[in-house]
Amino acid sequence: MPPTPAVAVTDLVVDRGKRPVLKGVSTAIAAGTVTGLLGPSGSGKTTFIRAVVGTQKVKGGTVTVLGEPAGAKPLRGRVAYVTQDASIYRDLSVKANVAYFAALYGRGRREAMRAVESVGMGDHADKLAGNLSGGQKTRTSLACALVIEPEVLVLDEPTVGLDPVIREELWDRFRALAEGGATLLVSSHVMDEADRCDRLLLLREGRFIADDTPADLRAATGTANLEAAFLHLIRELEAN
Ligand SMILES: Nc1ncnc2c1ncn2[C@@H]1O[C@H](COP(=O)(O)OP(=O)(O)OP(=O)(O)O)[C@@H](O)[C@H]1O
Repeated sequence: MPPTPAVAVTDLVVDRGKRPVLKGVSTAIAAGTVTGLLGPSGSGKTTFIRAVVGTQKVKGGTVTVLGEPAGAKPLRGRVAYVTQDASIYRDLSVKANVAYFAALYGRGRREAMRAVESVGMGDHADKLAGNLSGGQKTRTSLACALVIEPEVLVLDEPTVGLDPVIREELWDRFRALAEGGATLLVSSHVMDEADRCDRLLLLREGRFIADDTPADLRAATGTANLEAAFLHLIRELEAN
């Protein structure tokens, strides 16, 4: 029997503002992997992510996370969500922000400092969050999620606006977390990040047009890179 997926989505239908956004999507995300959620702006990536973390009203289908319905109480402290906009307190220092989240989940200051250092913010730990650059805010937000050592970590466009060196460091960190057994779902519209993922979900007009490994996607479309693979799939769909 195949192992139970960390996230199982079946026939998920979501309307937003009376418009269909997800039109019956299904996938199974294996534990200990990094899955990339890709698609153009407005294709429904955030909506899908919200359904996985249990903050989205759904019209149909099921979303199961670690064997529980998405958003269920037992998932508190086991699933972390980093939203597109950094969710931190501007009037607290970096360290105090992370210590606050740590305390909510029964973790101490030492764990908080470890999380701050793990995102490369050790040198800025005493700075007020309101005075940080965009990338530093994103990393602080990530530290707040990491401090709870989540089994499932969901990140909505975490590398937008970050310089290439920090992006590289973050992806190395995501990989290390997956190797430690965590399951990551990362949305992006940057194709050059797609190759970093074990598996890719390509979302277009409310449906997955691919759910495959980067290598299999390239092979199936006969293309050298993922941007070309994505375009190939779209053209194929439009031709039919
Ligand atoms: N609160 C809302 N009310 C009504 N419609 C909404 C709401 N939020 C989002 N939508 C619509 O739902 C669709 C999907 O939005 P979503 O934010 O999931 O896309 P996305 O792929 O994450 O986009 P981006 O990459 O730009 O963040 C869009 O057409 C958007 O306009």
